[in-house]
Amino acid sequence: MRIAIASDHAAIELKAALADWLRDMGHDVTDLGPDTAASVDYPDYGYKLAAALADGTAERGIALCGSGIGISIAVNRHPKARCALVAEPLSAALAREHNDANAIAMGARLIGVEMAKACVTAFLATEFGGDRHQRRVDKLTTPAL
Ligand SMILES: O=C(CO)[C@H](O)[C@H](O)[C@H](O)COP(=O)(O)O
Repeated sequence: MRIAIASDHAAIELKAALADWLRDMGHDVTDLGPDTAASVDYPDYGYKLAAALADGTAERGIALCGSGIGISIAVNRHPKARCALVAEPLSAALAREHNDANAIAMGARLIGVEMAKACVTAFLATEFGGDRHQRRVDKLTTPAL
């Protein structure tokens, strides 16, 4: 699967670990940065991830920052992004099954590598359920706000 991954400085180690692990499993991983631990701003990388999802570079996205909160907000600013902040695998699976999420966000200062891998595994393995969930997702893509 084509997977894009992006973070801020707080999550570069988790980003590298997940990118290596996903590549070892045969996925086509695009690392959108950053490449160093120098302090950066999570919106810049969240927007890159959303753009990669929107233009088809990636089928799925993984967004990481210290808490996962800031970068999830950034990714979700794009109308074609549905990014779920998760900290355990059931939420990652439900984000796919019910919400057709195309990205998950996680907090590198809150969860460990093995929990993050479990979340990614659930996220990648779960199909969208459609049916009543499609109606609700449609309302997200054409919001009545
Ligand atoms: O966006 C966040 C909080 O909602 C992330 O945790 C960031 O990684 C964090 O704010 C970065 O903080 P720092 O003190 O600049 O390392």
